[in-house]
This record gives sequence, C-alpha cells and structure tokens, in this order.
Amino acid sequence: MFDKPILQIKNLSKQYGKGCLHCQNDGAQLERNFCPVCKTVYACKDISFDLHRGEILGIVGESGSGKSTLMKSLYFDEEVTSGEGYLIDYHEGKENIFSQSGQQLRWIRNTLLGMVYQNPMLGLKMDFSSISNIAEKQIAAGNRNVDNMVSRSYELLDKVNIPVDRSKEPPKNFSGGMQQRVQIAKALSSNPPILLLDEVTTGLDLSVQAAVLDLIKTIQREMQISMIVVSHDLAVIRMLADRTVVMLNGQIIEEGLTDQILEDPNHPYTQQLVYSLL
Ligand SMILES: Nc1ncnc2c1ncn2[C@@H]1O[C@H](COP(=O)(O)OP(=O)(O)OP(=O)(O)O)[C@@H](O)[C@H]1O
Repeated sequence: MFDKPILQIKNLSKQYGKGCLHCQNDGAQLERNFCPVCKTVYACKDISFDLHRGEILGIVGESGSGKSTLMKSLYFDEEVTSGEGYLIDYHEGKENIFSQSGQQLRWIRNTLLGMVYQNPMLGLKMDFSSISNIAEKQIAAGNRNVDNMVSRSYELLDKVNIPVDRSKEPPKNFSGGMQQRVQIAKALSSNPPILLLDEVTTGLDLSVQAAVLDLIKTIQREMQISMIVVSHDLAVIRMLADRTVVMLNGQIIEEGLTDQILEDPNHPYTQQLVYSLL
C-alpha cells in the first residue's frame, strides 16, 4: 500500500540543559526525563519513525511525555540537540533537514509543512482578518498573485466550513472550534504534503471536537495529505490514526498499527491507556 516514506526521522533527541557526567552515562538513573543532578530535561530521546504518503500517524502519551517538543522540533520551532530527518520532497530525501540553513528551514516550513497548534494564538494573528491569516502562509511560500490567493483562501474557508462572508473577520471574533478551522485552512494554504496537528481538539466541547476530527478525516481523504496527529487522548488517535507511536518520558515505548495497539497493547503503560478507554 505504501511506497518510500515521505518523512524519515532518525534518532531525534532534544534536551533542555547541558547534561552532566551522571546523566550522560548509558543507564543513568533519571527521574522520568529529568536529571536530578544537573536538572537537564531529556524531552525527546532517540525518536525514530517513518511517515508514509497519505497516512495519518498518531503520537499519544501523557502530559510531559515529549509530544509537543517533538512537533516543535519537526516544525523547526525548536532546534534539535541531535538526530536526522529526511523529506522525500526535499532533495529527494538525501539531505538531513535538521542541518540546513535558516533560509532553507523557512522554505521547508512554508512549502512542505503545515502546523496546527493546540493554542490558536500560536498559529494565527488574532487581530488580522481570517483571509489575511490564510494568505500569509501563501505569501511566505512565494505566491504573489492576489487573485489566486483570494480564491484559494475562499476555497479553503469553504472546505473548513467557515462562511466566506466572515472571511474579513479576525479569528478573535470566532469560537475555539472556528479558530482551529482557520488554523487548518492556513496550514493547508500552501498545499503542503505534510500536516502537523498538535492537540488540536484539546479544550473544545465534545460536539465541537467531533466536528473538527471529522473535518480532519475528510481533508485527509480528499487531499491525500500525510498527517502527524499528537494527542494525550487515545480516543482521538483511535478515530484518526492508521499507525500509532506511544511516548513515555521522552521515548517511544511502543508503535504499530493503531488497531493492533488497541487490541493487543504490549507495554504496561499502553495497556493502562487502552483499558482507560473501555
Ligand atoms: N523550554 C523548556 N525548558 C525546559 N524544559 C522544557 C521546555 N519545554 C518543555 N520542557 C520539558 O520537556 C518535557 C516534555 O514537554 P512537552 O511539552 O513536549 O510534553 P507533552 O507531552 O507535549 O506534554 P503537554 O501536552 O502537557 O505539553 C517536559 O518535562 C517539559 O517540562
């Protein structure tokens, strides 16, 4: 079903702090992801996974397990401590994206990636019109044709079920669910092959959450875009993801087809997550 991965991540690590003789040793005793001696936080440790074209990969884990740090690293909001990443659409997957110049990183981010944050204030300018928020990403991706940008923005607003006659309104006028829809429209506006979604339904009412999840599924089906979906909620992952990675204390503890993980979880932490769904 799948060909060569569209994204490969190899041994990505992100630590906050320099580390010390105690925690740099293999098998060092950490308090979860934290060194009690030098206070370094190992937010992501040796993370490796592949993302295939057209699939949704779920990343699930409790608060503090490193999910957001991983997403921020993939979107270059955070600089990785070490590790490699290869995008098939960037130099045919032969260049490590994490060692590119700032200019190249901006290009990758603007054209090959879209990001939807849990907090819409991180993804949108709340005082600007929704249409200019969407156009901003198109401009960053090199688009200069105003008519094209306007028609693409209308098309996307329609796709995410925001009435086009509200396009001039700023996101601050909108409900939480609508703000997430504008973020999704913006993230899609440069037609990126990969969409990153970080806890996009957390904090929304259940019915609004269901509508946003439905929208994500529809977009994935219609646009065949690859997605990485992060959530602490296995129910969200169960609804969206083809394959799932389970994180704990900055590390991957289990991965596989979502159905398989739900039916036969191996790690005690995953078992606990699955049983909590029942
Ligand atoms: N700027 C920072 N400086 C120091 N530690 C940080 C920083 N950002 C994150 N951390 C730590 O990294 C670890 C992973 O945090 P992260 O936010 O990635 O977890 P998470 O799984 O996304 O949880 P949540 O959903 O609650 O944000 C946590 O221990 C957190 O305290």
